[in-house]
Amino acid sequence: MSEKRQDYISWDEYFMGVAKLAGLRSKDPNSQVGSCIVSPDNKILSIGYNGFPRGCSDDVFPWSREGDELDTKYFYVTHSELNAILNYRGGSLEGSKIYVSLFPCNECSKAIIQSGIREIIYDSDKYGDTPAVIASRKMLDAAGVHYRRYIRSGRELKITV
Ligand SMILES: Nc1nc(=O)n([C@H]2C[C@H](O)[C@@H](COP(=O)(O)O)O2)cc1CO
Ligand SMILES: [Zn+2]
Repeated sequence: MSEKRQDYISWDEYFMGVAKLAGLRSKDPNSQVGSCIVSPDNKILSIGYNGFPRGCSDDVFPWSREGDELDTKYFYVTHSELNAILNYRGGSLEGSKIYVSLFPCNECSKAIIQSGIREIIYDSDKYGDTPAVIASRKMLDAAGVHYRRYIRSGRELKITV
């Protein structure tokens, strides 16, 4: 009898992989962020990446980081986590977890808390010492939303599309 495959990907690799794959859809030249929301029994409920709201053209709205505030992306871009929450049309996200390639900002943490997501698994924390992320952790701690850093397996996943 043939044995089962041994090199299948773990749940964490699978969901973080899906989050990162979604991030590849982002048009942001600097940070491509992806999110994947997962039910307590490991079903994918929703996916998102950072981009401008529907109707706000990627070719018209600005992608710059600096300059006049109104000419930077920050007023306009929807973060991957919020997009994943808003993309979900199935009812409640209560008790779910979110895999995200970058630690959530304060605004996304508000949405995460209020939508009932109970755990965050993040990869990069490159803005961890900014006020937005410090405020974010404050709220998550107060609300009892757990967060843990994704432990990279270092495995390269190769798919041909
Ligand atoms: N958690 C996050 N999720 C996100 O989707 N973003 C998005 C907003 C911007 O499009 C981009 C950050 O741009 P930059 O400041 O690294 O050039 O990533 C940012 C954060 C950071 O908190
Ligand atoms: Zn955010």
